[in-house]
Amino acid sequence: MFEHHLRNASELINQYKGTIPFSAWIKNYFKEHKKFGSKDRKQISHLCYCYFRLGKALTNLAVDEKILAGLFLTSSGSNDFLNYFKPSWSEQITLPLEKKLHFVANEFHVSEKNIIAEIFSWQNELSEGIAAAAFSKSHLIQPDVFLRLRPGNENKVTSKLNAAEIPFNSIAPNTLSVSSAVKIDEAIQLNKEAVIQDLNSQNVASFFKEINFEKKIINVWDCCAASGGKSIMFYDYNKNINLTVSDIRNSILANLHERFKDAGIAKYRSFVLDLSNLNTKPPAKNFDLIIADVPCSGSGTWGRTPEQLSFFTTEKIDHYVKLQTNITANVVGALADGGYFLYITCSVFEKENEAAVKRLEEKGLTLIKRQVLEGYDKKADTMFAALLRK
Ligand SMILES: C[S@@+](CC[C@H](N)C(=O)[O-])C[C@H]1O[C@@H](n2cnc3c(N)ncnc32)[C@H](O)[C@@H]1O
Repeated sequence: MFEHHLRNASELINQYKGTIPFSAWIKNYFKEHKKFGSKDRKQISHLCYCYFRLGKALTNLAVDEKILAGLFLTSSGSNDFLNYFKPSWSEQITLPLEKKLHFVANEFHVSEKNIIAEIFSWQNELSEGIAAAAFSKSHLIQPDVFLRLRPGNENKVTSKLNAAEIPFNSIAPNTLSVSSAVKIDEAIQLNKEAVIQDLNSQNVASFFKEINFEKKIINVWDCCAASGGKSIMFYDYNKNINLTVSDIRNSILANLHERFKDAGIAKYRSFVLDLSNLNTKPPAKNFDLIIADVPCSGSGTWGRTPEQLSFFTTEKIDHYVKLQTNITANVVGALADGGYFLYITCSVFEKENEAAVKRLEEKGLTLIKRQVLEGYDKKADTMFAALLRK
């Protein structure tokens, strides 16, 4: 059986061309190939992810060897599969990652430094302050799932998790992490009591404290709202808002309507808008706060989609920069005098982060605060946020 699984995983890796996320691709594959039982599906997809977590490192190895190297580096406990193929590696499984990298480098006569540099191979593009080696190595670890407990629900959620015997880690008074395998929606009322939101997406809330207005009700536009994660978080911080949301995708706004209903947000305006089109008119011109959580490479989140380490191409950075430049140029004109602009990405690339802030400053905005929100040492996404003012 182990041999079958390894062969199947190698075949799937060879067939996958990166056109859609691997999670969707492999789901379709298994739908079309009914012979795989649920245990097979789980094991085969795990092996594929172990391979992808190594990015462009060890590409000279045969696919099945690279899968085994990935499995060794990403596992911390005894593993029957590895025991079967590589008993001598299996004996080293509990060593710290540093030592295991050293072991693999010796085994394949390559430099340990190269392995690390080739996992995430855009080291020269990184934003200021990101520790390149630590960031690269973090892709070998599956990130956690984080919950943001909504105000007033903190005790209720922890009691429900305890009652359902779901283990969790308390990260902050309103933040928990749970394993990605947990079916959290069976234990709590998602969006009403807590939202699934990455730790650093939650940490963007630290920027809200810098926003000061004399007036009671402020006009807020979440201009790339998706299903409304940032809007719900801002609403939990300050309910005295006139909220406008927009996104280019109608389908994602349909999710937002459902989530807002669960979250108790009833009063808001929503629009489908392509803001990269310079002819698109903003819904109003007097926003006190625009939240621009722009489309980006997502390079701070590739711990969750490690196939990107192999399939992302450098030219795509420029594609996103152009999109971000157009979107921000289009929306800053809708700020009221003294209005705030909160620019957010889940990218680690300087061109999408600090360089974007520079462009906004050239448009006359004043930078109040900017920060890379590092997640690579916390099993979380790495994000970037900047608050500017007109
Ligand atoms: C990073 S996501 C936003 C996440 C969201 N703010 C949250 O907290 O859940 C970026 C969003 O921008 C939208 N988008 C992409 N291109 C766009 C465009 N040209 N105009 C407006 N929105 C766009 C995408 O559909 C996507 O939902």
